[in-house]
Amino acid sequence: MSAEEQSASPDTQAPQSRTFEADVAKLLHLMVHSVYSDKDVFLRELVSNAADACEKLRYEALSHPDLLGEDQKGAIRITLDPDNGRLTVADNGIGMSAEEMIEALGTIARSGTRAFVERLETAQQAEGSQLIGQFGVGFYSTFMVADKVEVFSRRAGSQAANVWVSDGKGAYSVAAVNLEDAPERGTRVVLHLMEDARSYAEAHTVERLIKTHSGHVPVPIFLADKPDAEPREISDGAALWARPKAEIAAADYTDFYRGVAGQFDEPALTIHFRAEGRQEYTMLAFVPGSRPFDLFDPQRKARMKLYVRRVLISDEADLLPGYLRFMRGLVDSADLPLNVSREMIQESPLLAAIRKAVTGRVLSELEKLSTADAGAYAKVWDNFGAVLKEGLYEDFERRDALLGLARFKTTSSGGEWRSLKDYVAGLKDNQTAIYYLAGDDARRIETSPHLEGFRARGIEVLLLADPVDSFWVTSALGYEGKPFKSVTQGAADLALIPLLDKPEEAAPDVSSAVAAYLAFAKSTLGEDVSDVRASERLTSSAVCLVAPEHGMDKRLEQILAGAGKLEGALQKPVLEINPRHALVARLAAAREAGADLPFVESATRLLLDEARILDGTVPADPAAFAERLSQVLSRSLG
Ligand SMILES: Nc1ncnc2c1ncn2[C@@H]1O[C@H](COP(=O)(O)OP(=O)(O)OP(=O)(O)O)[C@@H](O)[C@H]1O
Repeated sequence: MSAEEQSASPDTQAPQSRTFEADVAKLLHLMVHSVYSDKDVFLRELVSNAADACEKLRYEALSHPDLLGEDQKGAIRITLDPDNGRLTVADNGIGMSAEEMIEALGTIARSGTRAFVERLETAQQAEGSQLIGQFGVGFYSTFMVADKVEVFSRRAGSQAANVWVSDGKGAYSVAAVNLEDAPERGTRVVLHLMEDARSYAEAHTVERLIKTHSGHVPVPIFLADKPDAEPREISDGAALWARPKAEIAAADYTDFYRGVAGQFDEPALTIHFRAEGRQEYTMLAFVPGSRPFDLFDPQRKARMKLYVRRVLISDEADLLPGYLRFMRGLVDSADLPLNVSREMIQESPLLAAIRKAVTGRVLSELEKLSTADAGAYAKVWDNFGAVLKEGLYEDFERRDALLGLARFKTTSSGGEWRSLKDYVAGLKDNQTAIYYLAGDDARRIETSPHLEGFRARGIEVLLLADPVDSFWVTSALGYEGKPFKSVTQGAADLALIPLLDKPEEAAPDVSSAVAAYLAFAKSTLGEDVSDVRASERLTSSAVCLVAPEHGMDKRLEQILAGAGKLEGALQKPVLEINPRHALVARLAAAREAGADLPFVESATRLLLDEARILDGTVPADPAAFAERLSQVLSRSLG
């Protein structure tokens, strides 16, 4: 589009053709040609947009009551024209100006669009239909059933109206229309249905869809079976959350959840309660049954709606902390003042009190689910555990509650989730800490040599593979009086816990030859290490690296260094050597004999590089490493 076209105002110009933003065009193509099998969703999306528009107007009318005029009550009117294959959804909501139509219906405003489109391209049918709505692609779904879509709109209070038209194939146009051709206020979306989608112009199909998918939107819906037929009310717009719980069936909650969350699955947990007393409000919120694809997008906002006495104040209200950003639903307050701005409501101490209470309630409902249905809770943790763990370092006040909710894979859990309560119940005699191993790859950390001595003693170790783990675990004080301790840091202190197969031998004996070799290794490796010592944690491997006792755990150091956030130089690691290992014994003997010290020195340097490789890093000097390796190999071949 040229700059000239961009700046022209459609309110005063002839129709202008514009091209969709590249991602929209790609998205439309994917949607129309392959991904979605469930075409019915378009109607839910149109109704939900119409209801949002009515609610936005109610909010604006708080400060500008004249916007409502004679037409006070929000309504959605669906008109069918079976003879011509048309379906029209009209609302008397806020409406859109020409610029707003270009912005809302020609681009995708949300972040992460490219990632989304890429996901769609590779998605299977079923997954594809789950993705819709999670990303605000709602309106574009009309092109699955229509080969032409017209949107007539007049913004509340405006003396101009416009029409947006597109066949969904790459371009759209926006033009001014006469006021008599547009709704008096709000938006009318006209779908020219494709030949194979003409059933959407039949009353029984549309009525069934509205009742099953949109029966709980808080705006009444009317249906006219033909253009000149009298409209009848098919949904009364009573807010589901305001009804007594006893009258609400599970299926009603599911429909509502699907509408509010844009998901297609069942909610994993439904939380519906009314608080009375100092604060009066209702919460209806859901833990989704699956993980939205943009959960870790830093720009992703919480999607909780805030109502005040049934007036929608904000659909991205700051009602729950970031670590509960997967929750979907709403809070409707009876006490917040309606006559102040959205921003001031967000700042209000009353809202802060609600925020605190609903956060506590969500955590306690999760706790209840974890005891009532461990299997269902495990799925919630699978989907959202990595996000909930952010709360362990962000929400000091609720850290204990969150530690109680946390689940971990461990060296003895066989791939299942374990709670800290279970962990502590299984502590070995003399075990004083909760041990963990942090890394970036679940499978690799499970095979880490650092775990050998713990496994040999039957000590359970938490396997922490999420990046967030390295942060909370170093700031958490512990659980039930037991501190968290990394198995890659400091001395292992395992001497007091016997080996399972050799109960009499806890700490390895270090012969004088090995002790002398350790001292030799330390002076050989010099500045590359902070110490060399006999390992209690190794039983079969020869060497490993650990972090010094009073520094940072190695995983945390790696993450910070990777993000350029490490202050100062990397810490020098401690090289731990397994005194029981045959190779170590032979090196110690060779050193004692004093026969070929340069060779023992090379082998010692190779051991350090081996430890680095086991740690997932590379030898400090790859060329020297290769040289030493070939030297040692050729010598071993004679
Ligand atoms: N009937 C309408 N009245 C006023 N504005 C509308 C209407 N329909 C769509 N819009 C505007 O178009 C935008 C895009 O709608 P679309 O359904 O694609 O996504 P969304 O509603 O923002 O997201 P989601 O589908 O996740 O709720 C809306 O945010 C709104 O600004």
